[in-house]
Amino acid sequence: MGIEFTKYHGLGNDFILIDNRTSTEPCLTPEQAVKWCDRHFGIGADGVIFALPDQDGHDYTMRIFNSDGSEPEMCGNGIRCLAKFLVDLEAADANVSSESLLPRSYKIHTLAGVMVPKIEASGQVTVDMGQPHLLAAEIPTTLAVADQKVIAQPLEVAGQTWDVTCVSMGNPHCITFVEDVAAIALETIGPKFEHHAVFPQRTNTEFIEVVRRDYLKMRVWERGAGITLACGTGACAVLVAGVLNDICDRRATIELPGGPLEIEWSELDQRVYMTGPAEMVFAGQSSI
Ligand SMILES: N[C@@H](CCC[C@H](N)C(=O)O)C(=O)O
Repeated sequence: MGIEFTKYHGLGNDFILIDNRTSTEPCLTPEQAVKWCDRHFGIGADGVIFALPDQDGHDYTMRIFNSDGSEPEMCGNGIRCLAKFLVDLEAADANVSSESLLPRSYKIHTLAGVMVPKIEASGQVTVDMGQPHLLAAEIPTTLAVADQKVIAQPLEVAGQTWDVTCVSMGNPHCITFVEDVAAIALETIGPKFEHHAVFPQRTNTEFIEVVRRDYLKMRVWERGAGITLACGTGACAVLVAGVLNDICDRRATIELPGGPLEIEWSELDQRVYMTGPAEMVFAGQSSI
């Protein structure tokens, strides 16, 4: 007998979900999470997500380990998967179908604050991702002085100068707009951004081609996970960066290798809203 898990994905950004509701500490160590995420010797995933009990009056707490064992503050695709996982767990507990509980929303405590995913009857999940953080100290980055924003700032990486905009959605993102996103050598350039000295907590990096003001193509190198098929916090950060650079609307489709996400940066409350799918793949037990 091992630990029970369920695998979900959001646009191919895949996670191992664990029902950790009876303990406030994750039941795996970061080292175990690395083994579980291994695509050859383990289950295979971009990260492991733990559904922990309520803290401070919210419904549940989310913790996540990246596939390298590091712990990010937030995960956009992951929180949509977690919402689906929670409704599936609650449906199983009540011996009813998950669909009968929809629409359902949760207040989830994360290391980046409280996030509110809502699963619609259609199965799509919209998440209130909160307000973006834009000051250099909040990213964090040393590319500007602490109380300044980093918008279209030149950065030398791999012998090239890139204009970068930095946005935190609770986790750090460095966004650069390019002519042709398919031409980017992500595998070699991505790690150089991630470990650049100007990002003391490393960074996620998004390469963006603006097709229209409401349609952007994105490829991502994730901190702690490398190339992934989608990144929810990344797509939110990209829309914010596009608005700050006046090259996209406040509502746009971000097309990722795994599919599209709809993102809106509301003028009313300055919060970012992300809508996309989350799918269950399989369940099992593991003792690795
Ligand atoms: N894939 C995620 C982001 C996961 C965390 C990221 N790798 C980090 O270290 O910040 C998403 O969908 O947001």
